[in-house]
Amino acid sequence: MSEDGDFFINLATPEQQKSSTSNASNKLSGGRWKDRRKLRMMMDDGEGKKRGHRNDAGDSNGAQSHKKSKTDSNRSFGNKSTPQVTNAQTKSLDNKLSKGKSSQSVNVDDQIVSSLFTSNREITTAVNTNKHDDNAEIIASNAPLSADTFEDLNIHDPLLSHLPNKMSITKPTSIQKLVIPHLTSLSNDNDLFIHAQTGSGKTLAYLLPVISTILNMNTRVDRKSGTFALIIAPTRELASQIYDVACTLTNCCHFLVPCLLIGGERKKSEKARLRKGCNLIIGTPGRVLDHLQHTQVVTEQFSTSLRYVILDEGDKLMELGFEETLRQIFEIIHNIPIETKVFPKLPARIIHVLCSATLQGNVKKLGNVALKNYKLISNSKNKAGKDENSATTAVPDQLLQKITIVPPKLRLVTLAAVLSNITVKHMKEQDGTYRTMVFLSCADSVEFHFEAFSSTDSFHRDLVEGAVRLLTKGNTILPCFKEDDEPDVIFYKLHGSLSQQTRSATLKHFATNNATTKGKHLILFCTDVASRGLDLPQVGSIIELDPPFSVEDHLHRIGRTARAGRSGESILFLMPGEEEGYMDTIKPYHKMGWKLLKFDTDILKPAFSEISVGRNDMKERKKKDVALEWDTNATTWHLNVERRILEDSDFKESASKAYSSHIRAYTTHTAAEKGIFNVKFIHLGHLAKSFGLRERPKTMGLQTSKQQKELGEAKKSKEGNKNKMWRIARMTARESASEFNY
Ligand SMILES: Nc1ncnc2c1ncn2[C@@H]1O[C@H](COP(=O)(O)OP(=O)(O)OP(=O)(O)O)[C@@H](O)[C@H]1O
Repeated sequence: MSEDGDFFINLATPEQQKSSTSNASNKLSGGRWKDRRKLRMMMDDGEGKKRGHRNDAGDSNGAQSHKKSKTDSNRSFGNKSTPQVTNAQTKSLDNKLSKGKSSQSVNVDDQIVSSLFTSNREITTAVNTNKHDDNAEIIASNAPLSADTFEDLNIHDPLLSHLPNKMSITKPTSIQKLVIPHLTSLSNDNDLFIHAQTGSGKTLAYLLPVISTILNMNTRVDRKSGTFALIIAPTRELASQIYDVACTLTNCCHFLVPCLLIGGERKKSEKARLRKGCNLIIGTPGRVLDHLQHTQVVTEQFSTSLRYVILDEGDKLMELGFEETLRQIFEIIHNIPIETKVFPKLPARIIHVLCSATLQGNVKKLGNVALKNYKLISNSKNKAGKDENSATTAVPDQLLQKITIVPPKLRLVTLAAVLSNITVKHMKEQDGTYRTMVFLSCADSVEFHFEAFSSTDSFHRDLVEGAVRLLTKGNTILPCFKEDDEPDVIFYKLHGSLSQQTRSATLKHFATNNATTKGKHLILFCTDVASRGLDLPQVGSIIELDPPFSVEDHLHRIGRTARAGRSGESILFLMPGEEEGYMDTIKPYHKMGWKLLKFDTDILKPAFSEISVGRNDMKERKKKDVALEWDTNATTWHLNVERRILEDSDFKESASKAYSSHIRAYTTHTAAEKGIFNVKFIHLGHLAKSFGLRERPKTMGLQTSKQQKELGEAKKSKEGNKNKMWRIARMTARESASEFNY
């Protein structure tokens, strides 16, 4: 039977069918001439209708769709009699799949479609060993301290009045209370290692005393007076954000001028700004070093005034391999003779400051490279009030952590359910804008998920160069959306392969409260490029769909919510089996425990109950009055994504690339975590399903000729397992380096 035209079903012999489906214009032979002529007319007629319908549907891949149609039995092409056959067929498929906790899989036109709810690996975690206590009294651990003031910390006007009036900041946080006196006092000439929880206000902890010390000199300064502080951050986004805070602070003292030096911007205009003079330079390591080596005016401006060198997000600087760049920067700076007589009220030497929310990894090594005779200032205290073991950086107490263990096949639909539940809960509760960040392992996966959730049915409007999409009436991709409702959701994507302009515009749109974003649920799909230091307002939920690559990444990702005393929640997806062991790894950091959610009853059921999810392959969706079982709805939802992938070759390519890249990224989990995150433990076919693919792509989609060459060489030399692992790790490291694109 061919689905391409039902007319064949009764008229053509098997041989004729074969030839007709492979090439409709083939010459027909055999049988009576009348039958042949009838068959020819039917074929012509059927082809015409198909073409017409595809054009109606706006399918630009007509030729390809025709080929693909042989494998996709679930589609209809608008032919009058076709829907009856295909509907019945897919209905039985849907029924088999959704009823089928008993059915393993179904075979339709030689294609195995595996059921979502069967053959999944058993979840072994039965008891939550780190339970969150709903009744415990929680005091926000990174909130401003109500009993303290900035006056007590030696901060003077005009900053003192500027903070509450223009920045709504009235009380210092605990890390600010500890750091500010140290940096404003000229008698303390130790370097500083600032270690504090995410969202505890580290940026102001160093910017406020630096600007305050310059103002306290009571000497006339302007942009020509020289550069007083150099601040280096690992990502362009973070550098831009620090620059914004510096600009806001210096609004009360316009004569002080901050300057931003980041890759991706025109070097010429940066040079021009440097020549005019800057009092605070904020930049990424590569670009700062570039200017130090090639823009002479920078070193000239440093000699009289430079007293503070600050490295923000020290662990990320090391992780991204900036150690050598930083060494070179320090070498140049330390070779500039400092002229102390011009500003005698500044410290007599350069004070180095290193900030980090985490102390793991080789951030301490950076401390030894960058700091001299340093003092560690940390606001991490245990319950007895003593400094904690330096290895533990607690999650903010008010952050509600949730964990769900989801079989690989069900990851996509469970993500849809989580997003839907958040949309329903928060959009009904409050008028304000609500923000959710979904962390994924790689740029391709971000592209796929953004496409899967934002462009269904074409009911969307692009707001920023295809990276920001406002969903419009008729979009039903999340279970909570009805065709007649305005979805009130905007989707965003952010990863290192986007141009700097798009990245900046996307983040700006996501962070801004205005008429377009007001009252909406803003959902950002992103890689770890957005995990460090970004301070985005009102991020209420973090979703870690893909596990973090280190504990530090986990802490930084979830640290985008629950900032400066505000509430927030986070949900981590793990897969059944070895991944469940990850809970032991992160347990020391989650002192307030977590909630363990059952993916089916706690997430899918509330999202998919009392509704009827329509199939996307009907010309006109039938509205069913009767609500269907939640698992039937979840299955139909997933089949809709699968059908879209079968019909849209671009989307299929995106899904295949995302799957391959995700596996490659997964192989780069550290050796220490190989017992938990090991690609050997994953059922790859099941994982492919979570990218809407009915089977795993045959090749792992090697992307560049360089990679292909590497593979060829590896094959020639009969590569062993260890070498293979290193090769994949090298490939991914290269990709991850370009991911950040410094
Ligand atoms: N004293 C304060 N009172 C109220 N809000 C504050 C105060 N200090 C800082 N904030 C706000 O807290 C938020 C987090 O600050 P910041 O980005 O400096 O945190 P951080 O410690 O650097 O976090 P991360 O480690 O994630 O980079 C910002 O929105 C900032 O405006």
